[in-house]
Amino acid sequence: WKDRGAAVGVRREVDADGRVTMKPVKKGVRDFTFGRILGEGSYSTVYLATDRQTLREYAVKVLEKKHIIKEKKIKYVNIEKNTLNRLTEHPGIVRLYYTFQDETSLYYVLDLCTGGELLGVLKKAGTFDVECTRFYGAQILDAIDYMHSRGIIHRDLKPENVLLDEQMHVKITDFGTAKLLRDPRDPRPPEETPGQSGEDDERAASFVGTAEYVSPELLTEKSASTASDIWAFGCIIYQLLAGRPPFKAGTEYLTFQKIVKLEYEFPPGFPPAARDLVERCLVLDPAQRFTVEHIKKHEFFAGQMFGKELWRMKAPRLR
Ligand SMILES: NC(=O)c1nn(CC2CCNCC2)c2c1CCc1cnc(N=C3C=CCC=C3)nc1-2
Repeated sequence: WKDRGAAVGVRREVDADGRVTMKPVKKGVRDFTFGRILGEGSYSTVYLATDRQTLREYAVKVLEKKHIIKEKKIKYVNIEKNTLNRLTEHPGIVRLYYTFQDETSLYYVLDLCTGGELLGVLKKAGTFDVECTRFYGAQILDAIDYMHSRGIIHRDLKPENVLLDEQMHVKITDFGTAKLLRDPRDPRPPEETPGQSGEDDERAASFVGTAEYVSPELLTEKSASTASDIWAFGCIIYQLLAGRPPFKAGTEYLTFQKIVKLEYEFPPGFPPAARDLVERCLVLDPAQRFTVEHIKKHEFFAGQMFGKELWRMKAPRLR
């Protein structure tokens, strides 16, 4: 597990003859003060942490080496790190600054999102109005577009993984279950890109996202594609306006049944343009499902800017 990230500091050293040299140093766990836990995964814990030199706050994700080895999760860890290394310059994706390790753990130093989860904000508001849904939908779509352009499928998009920064702008996180397609920029032939060419069988066979947002093809053919993220996007747009996800039943199995039978309906008063958009994302056949380009041109996003302009917009007040 090669650490990533340039040397992130320098240390002044004086030798016996009084010669001063500035040594590049990598940060380590001692350079941080660890605060509260922000979240816990099956093999990671995410802490609020402060860089003791710069006093800048980060989210530091800590993975315990012996647990990863025991649970045979090394592939997941490398997939996440390779994914984060590819997704470096987009405002809508949590940024990995650098990694380091000590004898017991691996550490990822990531953007801190002080606004918490979009799910929490939605629960407080109950439902979003069209203006808020357009803004947050557009930011999530812009980030999905960038991920897909870099050959990354998230596979577990949901309002809990859509975080908010201090300007209440979107930051998508948790790429531990992402699927890496061949990097379109990587000139090497597929056989020479070890572990990058995509899915190994046991990961593909075993993985399913969170019940309410998982796409039908992932349940029936065990195959994920960029269209799987569009299905989740449709579920999120529905949930922002309705206050609940489209497919929710008493058990995971019953939820899966509703998904594969496309069993959902819209509450009265659901905005017609949003309804049309959701219906074109929640299509059972992934090949017939709307693409990012179709969605950007849809009536619901008429007049909505994407790209750099979108990320300069002030987040709308949540009513
Ligand atoms: N799995 C991760 O990579 C991850 N997990 N969290 C916390 C989770 C809490 C449950 N829902 C999903 C996120 C984070 C990250 C990335 C980096 C990251 C950056 N900032 C925050 N901030 C939070 C602030 C308040 C509540 C939750 C998270 N959280 C994270």
